[in-house]
Amino acid sequence: MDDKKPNVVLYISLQSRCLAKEAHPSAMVRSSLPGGGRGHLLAGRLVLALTCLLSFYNFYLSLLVTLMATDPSISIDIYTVNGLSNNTCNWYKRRWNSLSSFPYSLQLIMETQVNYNFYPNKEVTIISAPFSAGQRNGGVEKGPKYLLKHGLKEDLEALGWKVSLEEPLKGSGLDLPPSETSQEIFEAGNSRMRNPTIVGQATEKIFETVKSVAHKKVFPLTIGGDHAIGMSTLAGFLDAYPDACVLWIDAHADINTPDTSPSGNLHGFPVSFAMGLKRDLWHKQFDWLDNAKTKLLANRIAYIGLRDVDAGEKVILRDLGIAAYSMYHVDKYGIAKVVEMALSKINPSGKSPVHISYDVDALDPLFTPATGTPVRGGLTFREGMYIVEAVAETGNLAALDIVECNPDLAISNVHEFDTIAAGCAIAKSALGETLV
Ligand SMILES: NC(=[NH2+])NCCC[C@H](N)C(=O)O
Repeated sequence: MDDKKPNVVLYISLQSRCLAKEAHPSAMVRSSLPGGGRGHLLAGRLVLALTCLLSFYNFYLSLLVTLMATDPSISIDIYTVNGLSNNTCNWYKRRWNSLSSFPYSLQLIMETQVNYNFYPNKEVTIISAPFSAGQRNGGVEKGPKYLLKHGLKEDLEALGWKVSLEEPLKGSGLDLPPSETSQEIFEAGNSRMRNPTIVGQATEKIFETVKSVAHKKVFPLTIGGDHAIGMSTLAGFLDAYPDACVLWIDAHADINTPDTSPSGNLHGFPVSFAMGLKRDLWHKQFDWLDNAKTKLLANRIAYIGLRDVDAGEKVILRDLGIAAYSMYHVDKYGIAKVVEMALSKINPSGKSPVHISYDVDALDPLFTPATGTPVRGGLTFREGMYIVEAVAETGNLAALDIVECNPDLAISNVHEFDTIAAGCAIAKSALGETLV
């Protein structure tokens, strides 16, 4: 029914009546509210409130549909306009779906104003995590500075957020490039980790900060730094929201354990740490993870964008039945369907807070070239933005990480600009920027 011209168009507000008439000149255009559209806006709202209160709306809609439509092949669109909150739109959808005995399709044509169910006061703390010892390229520790210089804080303020900044590594000496820190290798049997002491110390500090921000009911936006800090953000956020679920947007699964990692680089481990996998093989510097209240469960995380997964990681993903949407699935189903499938798998109730951990290498290197482990065949810029827009639209987005911007790996100013601008664009789209 979707591609069919509607013969009846219902509109919700006066502005959308014009929109609907313009789009479907030959259709019958009617208000979807009893008495709506004719009177005063306030009166319309009052009627809406009353009909909601009295649960009268289902009845009204069915009556309207029955009166207007005798032909079961009829298709009906409901028009609304920019500015209606996502909660209201969802309310309409639920109402409509509950009329399942009707053979008519509902298309809500809308651009919504994004709400944040967990942050009605719109407060965000940017947690700066200039950290690079989870891998071997210098420069990724400069990510936070460049993102802030690009105007990240001001952009979020312009979206109506009250923004504060935390710097858990400041003065600790843990924010140095790998060339200036001693290179430690921790080996036991066939397992290996690089720089566990410094990574363990830094991630613990970041964990404490994310945890306290999340407990204060402020949105934690952590900017890296390499993706090793993902263990801190997941553990810290889950401490405050034990029922949280995670979307890991990345070319890589980052779920290696000490005995599966081909590199020993700890930015390839964070998910396995947050889940507590192979606990007996950990270096003692990660004991702090035992204090985190909640372990990440396999059915609470989904991946989008995968295309470079190590052999041992594939075994873990399969054994644990983790929802892993690779670029193959994005090609096959399209990004909208993939996001929908991922969310329904990890958040079946649709009520849990969603944490997005976003590695900029999920995007194709065309868009984010300045990153340590680029892999071709990635998400387009729009696909990448769509993911955060769609999750934001549900109202459940509650934490975000943006990692692996490495300005030192840019071979031109354009590369540097593109990568940093993409990182900022992810944050803005996640925190409520809409296209119109
Ligand atoms: N966050 C990242 N960029 N991770 C890349 C990991 C690459 C590889 N799987 C490894 O463990 O070494």
